[in-house]
Amino acid sequence: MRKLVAMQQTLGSLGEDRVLERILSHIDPGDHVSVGPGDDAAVSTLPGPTVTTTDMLVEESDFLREWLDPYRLGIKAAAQNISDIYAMGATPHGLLMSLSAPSDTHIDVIEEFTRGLNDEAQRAGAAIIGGDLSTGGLITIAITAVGYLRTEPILRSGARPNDGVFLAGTVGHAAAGLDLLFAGHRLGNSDTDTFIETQLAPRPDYTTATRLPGWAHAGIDASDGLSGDLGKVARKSGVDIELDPEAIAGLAQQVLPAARILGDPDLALTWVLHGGEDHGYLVTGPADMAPVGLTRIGTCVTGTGKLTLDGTDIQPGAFTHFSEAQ
Ligand SMILES: Nc1ncnc2c1ncn2[C@@H]1O[C@H](COP(=O)(O)OP(=O)(O)OP(=O)(O)O)[C@@H](O)[C@H]1O
Ligand SMILES: Cc1ncc(C[n+]2csc(CCOP(=O)(O)O)c2C)c(N)n1
Ligand SMILES: [Mg+2]
Repeated sequence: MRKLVAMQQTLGSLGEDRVLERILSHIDPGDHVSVGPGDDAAVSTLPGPTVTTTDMLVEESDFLREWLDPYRLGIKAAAQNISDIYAMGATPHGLLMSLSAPSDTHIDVIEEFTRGLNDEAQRAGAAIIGGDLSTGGLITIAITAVGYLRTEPILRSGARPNDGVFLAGTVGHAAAGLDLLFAGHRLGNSDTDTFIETQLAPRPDYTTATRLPGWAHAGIDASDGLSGDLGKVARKSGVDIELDPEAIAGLAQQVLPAARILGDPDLALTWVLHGGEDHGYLVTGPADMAPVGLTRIGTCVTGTGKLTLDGTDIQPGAFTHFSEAQ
């Protein structure tokens, strides 16, 4: 009998209304939300200009079913959106969660996903304010994050010559985790856990991110990789960015153990320069007044939008969707 009950707990057997009830049972109400999930739309009063962003997670493109960990996927779905709000110098307020999954998906997957999403939203002081459900062949998640500004936004175009270039958080760990997962490694091994954990459930440094407004001239969250993302800052700002070889070597050192496990130490630098999904913050600003929590990794100089390391141009090698080269 117990087995029968367990077998019935699919989205298809429960139906949309009961699935929604289960989802809502894991959502904490937001302090500043007038109307949360349950009506036609959410109602909030934001104390400053609104900042909105959206980011998807799609099975096969962003994660594989064989390493699906729904709680961690919830964290990742929240983090990759909240991270863009902080990258603008804004404060997270709410998340909208749209989710499509096959009807034979067990309800536990959706409940665990919601718990992860809710917990990560709470870590950033935000609440889940609504969403939508649908059904389809692959698990597809689209999150919209809403935040607000207390100061001017931090743009990709604001870097100035003589700015220091800094990192909050990590780069390359999630890419190391991805290659470890592809090679068959899973959580449960102290040598590789930190990297796989960052791939499955990145935890951006929100505390340092809150110190950036008012100081940072430019910023971006490193989702696509340092080469691509810092390259965008250089191009949009019309400055050259010279990476500090020692700082980059220090970052590569952090992921070297994973590269050794995979039998190719050169992977370490590749992950650091081109790996995405850690959602570290890459920011520029006056070097002598940098807030705590930042690591100096380079300098902005007068130029035309190049990113260089040891005098060599670094071309974007970051992940892009629709690329037939992948
Ligand atoms: N389908 C779309 N319609 C309109 N604007 C889009 C669309 N896709 C992307 N954009 C816009 O293009 C810009 C870059 O999008 P992208 O998803 O690469 O964001 P990102 O911050 O660089 O990366 P990430 O989302 O991984 O942090 C954003 O301003 C985004 O709103
Ligand atoms: C199965 C699988 N294949 C590849 C990747 C790597 N990956 C997916 S999206 C992305 C960059 C950010 O994308 P976006 O700009 O959409 O936020 C990266 C590096 C993965 N996580 N899982
Ligand atoms: Mg971004």
